[in-house]
Amino acid sequence: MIIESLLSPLLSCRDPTMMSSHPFLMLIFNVLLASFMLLLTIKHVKQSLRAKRFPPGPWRLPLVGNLHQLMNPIHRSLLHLAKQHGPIMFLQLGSIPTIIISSADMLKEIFRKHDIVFSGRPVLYSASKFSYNCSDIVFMPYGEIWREMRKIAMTELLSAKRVQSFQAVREEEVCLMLDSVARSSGSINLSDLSMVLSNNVICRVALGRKYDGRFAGENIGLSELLREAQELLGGFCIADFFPWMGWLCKFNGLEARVEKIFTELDKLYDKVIQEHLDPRRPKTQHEDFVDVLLRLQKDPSREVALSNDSIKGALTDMFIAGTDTSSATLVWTMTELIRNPHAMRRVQEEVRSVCEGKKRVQEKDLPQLVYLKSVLKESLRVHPPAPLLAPRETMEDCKIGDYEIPARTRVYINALAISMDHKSWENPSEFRPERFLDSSIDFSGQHYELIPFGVGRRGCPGMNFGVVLIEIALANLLHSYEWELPHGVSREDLDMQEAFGVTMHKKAPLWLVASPVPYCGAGH
Ligand code: HEM
Repeated sequence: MIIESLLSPLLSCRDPTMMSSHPFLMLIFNVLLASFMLLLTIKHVKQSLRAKRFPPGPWRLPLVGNLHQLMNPIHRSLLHLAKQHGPIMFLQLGSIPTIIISSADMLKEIFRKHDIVFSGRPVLYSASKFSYNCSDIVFMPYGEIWREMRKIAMTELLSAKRVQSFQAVREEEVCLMLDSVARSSGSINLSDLSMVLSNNVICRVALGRKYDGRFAGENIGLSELLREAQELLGGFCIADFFPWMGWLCKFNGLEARVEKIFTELDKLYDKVIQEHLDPRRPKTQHEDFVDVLLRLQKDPSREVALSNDSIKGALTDMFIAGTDTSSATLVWTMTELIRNPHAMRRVQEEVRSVCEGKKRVQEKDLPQLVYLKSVLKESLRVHPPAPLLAPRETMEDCKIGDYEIPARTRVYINALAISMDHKSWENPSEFRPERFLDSSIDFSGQHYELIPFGVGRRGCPGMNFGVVLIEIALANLLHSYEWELPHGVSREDLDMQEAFGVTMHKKAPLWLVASPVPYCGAGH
């Protein structure tokens, strides 16, 4: 499949007659390309041999290296390979030397000693465009400016106080979601519903209001733009594995697609910024992210000036990193509860007894929902929404045990493989929230066996934001409704396939039937 993608730019030449009517041209082109590839392969094999001791890994082919062994979903094929080659494995992905980390012990060894060395990010084709040339937080190289951006994220945008200040937005949007459930007759597409919820919440929190329909007479709405951007970020791009072949992106249509989506998003951000700078804009109760970023931009006491590109890049981060991950988690959690009636019964009993007599669960009730929190941890363990986290790159040479890892090696941390490790988890593929009831393990990044939000200094700064949104949505869905599979679908029939992309969604949408639980109280 990946080989097909590599060749697709050549195969999909817009004018098929052009090459075939010039066989001589075609021959020269092929000979040149083959010689170039051979030279590169020889150079890379020599480099590999020169390296003293790389971690073990599967045998590689010339040119493509191990790319042909990556089947979709990639985290599953890496898990399979790690079973044969161990918790630290070397793969040559095209011309990119790559290591894969697949166990909690190995992760601990690396991050206890070399956190900074492993805190770089590679420059990837679509990501660098959407991040305004890596001026954002997710893709910015490690260094002083990233530290400043990260500080802004931690203390200004996603701090506990700021997350708390958006409580009303979350509760309103959850109510709107429950209203849509109430209005629907028959089966409900929970995948769509949860995507709308997380998009709306992030939109209001980041931009100050919803931009759900078309804007400024354009042909494409924000959610469509984000969906396209996610697809481009998660898709295979030849330039990410053969940087010298980046020019092919011009011919296979990728460059044009990225450019189109980027330009539309950029226009939207310009419009939002203009709206925020307009002195006639009505005062709001709480600052949204754009308010905060514009205020910080004007602050002369800041050591590193905040560029417009960094503001726009940070906004894209919030959408790309925050919406899909939260909505995928809500869908996987409901899917697992439907498959596990014992867990469903127990969590509903808990929510309904803690919130007895209330119409809705409120955020102040969440600390008492101990089993629901275990359900969420278990769901994030079995279905980490970013199973390979976000790619890293080593910033200098380092030694891991006897192995030598050169600078600029790409690093994938397989959170799914770590969750499925028998050394850390009993019956790891079983969905059993009870395993967390008497355990101090959580997902804050301190416990290497559970890392859905990543690890080390580049771990997710939006964890609290994401968790509270998922918990309040889940608690209310479970409090107000009984959930069943549509008529004729059995638990065993549920499609558990994972979609391929930057976030691990459930491939087939989750359709469920909801019956309201009679409300017999006077509270709200
Ligand atoms: C269930 C929800 C979420 C999950 C599972 C999740 C997961 C992740 C993961 C795995 C990473 C990469 C960490 C690493 O490299 O070690 C990450 C990074 C990041 N996330 Fe999240 N995330 C979630 C929600 C959010 C939200 C709601 C926001 C913001 C509104 C957010 C903002 C970010 C940012 C800015 C980074 C980049 C950090 C850096 O490179 O310094 N995330 N997230």
